[in-house]
Amino acid sequence: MKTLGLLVMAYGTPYKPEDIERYYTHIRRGRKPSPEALAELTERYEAIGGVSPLAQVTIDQAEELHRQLSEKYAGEIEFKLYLGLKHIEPFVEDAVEQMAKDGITEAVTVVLAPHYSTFSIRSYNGRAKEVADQHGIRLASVESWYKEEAFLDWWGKEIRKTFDALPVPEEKAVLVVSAHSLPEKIIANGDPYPEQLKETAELIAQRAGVPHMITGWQSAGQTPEPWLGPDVQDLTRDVYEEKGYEAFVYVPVGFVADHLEVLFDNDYECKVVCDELGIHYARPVMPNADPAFMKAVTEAVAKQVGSYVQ
Ligand SMILES: CC1=C(CCC(=O)O)c2cc3nc(cc4[nH]c(cc5[nH]c(cc1n2)c(C)c5CCC(=O)O)c(CCC(=O)O)c4C)C(CCC(=O)O)=C3C
Ligand SMILES: [Fe+2]
Repeated sequence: MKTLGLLVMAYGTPYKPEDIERYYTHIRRGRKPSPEALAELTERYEAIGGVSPLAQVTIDQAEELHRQLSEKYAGEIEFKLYLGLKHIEPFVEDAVEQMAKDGITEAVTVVLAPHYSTFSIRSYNGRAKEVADQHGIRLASVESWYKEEAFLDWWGKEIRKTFDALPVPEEKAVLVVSAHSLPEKIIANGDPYPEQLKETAELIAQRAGVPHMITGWQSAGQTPEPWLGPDVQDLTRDVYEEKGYEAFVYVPVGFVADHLEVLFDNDYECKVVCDELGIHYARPVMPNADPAFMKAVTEAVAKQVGSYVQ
């Protein structure tokens, strides 16, 4: 039986409040945050319960993916699972080093984020490849998986459920599809990220059969350079003023788990705006390790497995 490494990469989150400073320093490429910035981030984690559920969700997702792949290739391929995180241990590099120690020579890799950007997927894949090259490990990497049937189906169904439960007729509601903002300069470099968000939004709105849909960006960093906009909070005010929708349904489709950006930036910050405007806030559940959602990742990885078995 063939053995393949399965490298699952994700953002990572502080495991306990004391980890926040070194985690934030890593995100800032080694520059310590100011005491004010650290306090502000700590407060946001406190508002969602002290730490994020993301650490456990990431493990659950990786294990579910491993289970599905093992089942799909039973008797043919043995997958060895490695978890590599972007901003906290086990780092991406640690995971690839471990593969080398374990004698892995071929692996498939995937990032638990559906859209491709030079800032996100390329940076994960680049870090993995650098270490893999040093050890002569061959990697076959998924670059995006937002077009997988299971991904579109999962969101289509959850959005439909949310619309069916609204307290207002759906003609008076709008779907707000968003992803993490990135510095605007990515556009000049031809990054496909904004186009992929738009495409995702159109496909899932169509599957859910909702009458009104808009796209926006969320969770932009606090740096002087311009970030992709409009921000979902400003967008909510502007669209409410213009169209008078009575319910806003937020779908942070660039994320896959319950974590800070969703539990705080959507469930708190966007809700504050909705409350102020006297309109209804709603959000479908996040996928986390739901097998029906993880099937999308399995199918995307299977295409890379194909490059080894044919
Ligand atoms: C594209 C993208 C994704 C999605 C793709 C992917 O998943 O890779 C993502 C996900 C996440 N981002 C996360 C957390 C944070 N990201 C930050 C800051 C930043 N993110 C950026 C980009 C992204 N981030 C960027 C360009 C910055 C500015 C850096 C700088 O300063 O140059 C900061 C610093 C403070 C702040 O800006 O809020 C934090 C705390 C968490 C974990 C949440 C939890 O712990 O529950 C998750 C899943
Ligand atoms: Fe981030």
